[in-house]
Amino acid sequence: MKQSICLLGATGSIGDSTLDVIRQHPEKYSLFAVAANTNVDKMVHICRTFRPAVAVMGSAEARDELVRRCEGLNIEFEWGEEAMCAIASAAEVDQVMAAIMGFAGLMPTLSAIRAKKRILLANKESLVTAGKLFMDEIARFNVTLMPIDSEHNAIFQCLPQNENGFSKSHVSKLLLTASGGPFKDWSLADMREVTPAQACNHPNWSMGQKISVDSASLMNKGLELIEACWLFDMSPHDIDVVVHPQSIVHSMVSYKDGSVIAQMGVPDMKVPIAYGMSWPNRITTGVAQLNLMDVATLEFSKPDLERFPNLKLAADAWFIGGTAMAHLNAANEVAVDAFLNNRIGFLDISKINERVLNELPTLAVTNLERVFEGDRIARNLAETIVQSGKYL
Ligand SMILES: NC(=O)C1=CN([C@@H]2O[C@H](COP(=O)(O)OP(=O)(O)OC[C@H]3O[C@@H](n4cnc5c(N)ncnc54)[C@H](OP(=O)(O)O)[C@@H]3O)[C@@H](O)[C@H]2O)C=CC1
Ligand SMILES: CC(=O)[C@@H](O)[C@H](O)COP(=O)(O)O
Ligand SMILES: [Mn+2]
Repeated sequence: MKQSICLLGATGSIGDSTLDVIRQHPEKYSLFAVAANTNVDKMVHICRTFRPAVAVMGSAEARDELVRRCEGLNIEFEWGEEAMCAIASAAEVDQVMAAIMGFAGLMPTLSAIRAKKRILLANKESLVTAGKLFMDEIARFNVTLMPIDSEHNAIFQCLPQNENGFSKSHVSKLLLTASGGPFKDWSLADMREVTPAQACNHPNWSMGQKISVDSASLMNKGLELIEACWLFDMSPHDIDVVVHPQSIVHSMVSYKDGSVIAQMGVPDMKVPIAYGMSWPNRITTGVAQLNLMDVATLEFSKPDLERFPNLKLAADAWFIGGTAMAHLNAANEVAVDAFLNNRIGFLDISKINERVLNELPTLAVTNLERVFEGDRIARNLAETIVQSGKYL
């Protein structure tokens, strides 16, 4: 039977790759619903090409423009978070691709979990901020959670699998690879002057702006460290971050008998997306086969926490626990946005993150309200710091 997909974040980079996989397998997948925030141009194109039953935009204005430009199409047009939660939990849907950028993705993803959909999780920020509650809901509703983030998808592929997902039998460590980003070998003095365009120029992956900046500051790896802890029930002590500039080894699992299993491939998100959609089977993606003779060299080294303090901040946030991870994520979302708008320098991002993490008291994540409150106060503090111009 065909699997029906709800695609949250349809106009983004993960959205593009997901639509490509669906397009390649019309006999296996259909697109029931799509959601995006402001990009009406791209949504018009998606609606005309894929004819989903429902399309949701972030605002009434964007929805109204979409309606005008899709005249004659038999599509229901909605707007707002409630409508995104509704499509993510709709009876017609089997799988939900959670690919909204940032904390905004949390509620629609939780809605999909509570409706027992297969979750294709790209939106790492929702798991980082609400980790315990998120994983408790996954267990409570007995939901299949497929990691889409390339490293976590790789780890999932390298773990022993069973009908429920994975086991950790005989696992010693997870080896989480990091490209090092565009400034891997840059001095702090040079990094001080970088532009948003330089920071978004990832050496190996074509991605949205926010995650590209995160990769450049190693905050992406920090978020991924926390993501791996929640997904695989590990601690940062059980996970080594390994800088691997070629992004060919997407991550590895080290076993107690001395074996290390790696998942490799050309860096293209269609691979983990297709794997998540088709698991426990595999489907074709059109991605080129890896030719190791062409790659020739695979390098591995330790991350430099002095030049890239965000990675350590993320581990700190994990050990502080509770709302600390929501605070760090919120500070980072504000700081990255300020950097992209030329309001602060690149190195100020980690300084703002550090201040917010250290200055806010944390609470245990006993309910969702605490996560939202932690997100709100951290955003306010980060914005105040940006406006003050005093980052440390
Ligand atoms: N790109 C990649 O290769 C990878 C991405 N990820 C994760 O996947 C997620 C998406 O990344 P990516 O596709 O690169 O990001 P993009 O910036 O390319 O796309 C973001 C998508 O989210 C939508 N969006 C943004 N804000 C809101 C909001 N408030 N409400 C509803 N929709 C919103 C955007 O809509 P609009 O265009 O209308 O603004 C767009 O569709 C992130 O969490 C990222 O960390 C993880 C691994 C790899
Ligand atoms: C494609 C993907 O999963 C990104 O999260 C990628 O990992 C970014 O690369 P680095 O953060 O390692 O630079
Ligand atoms: Mn990743």
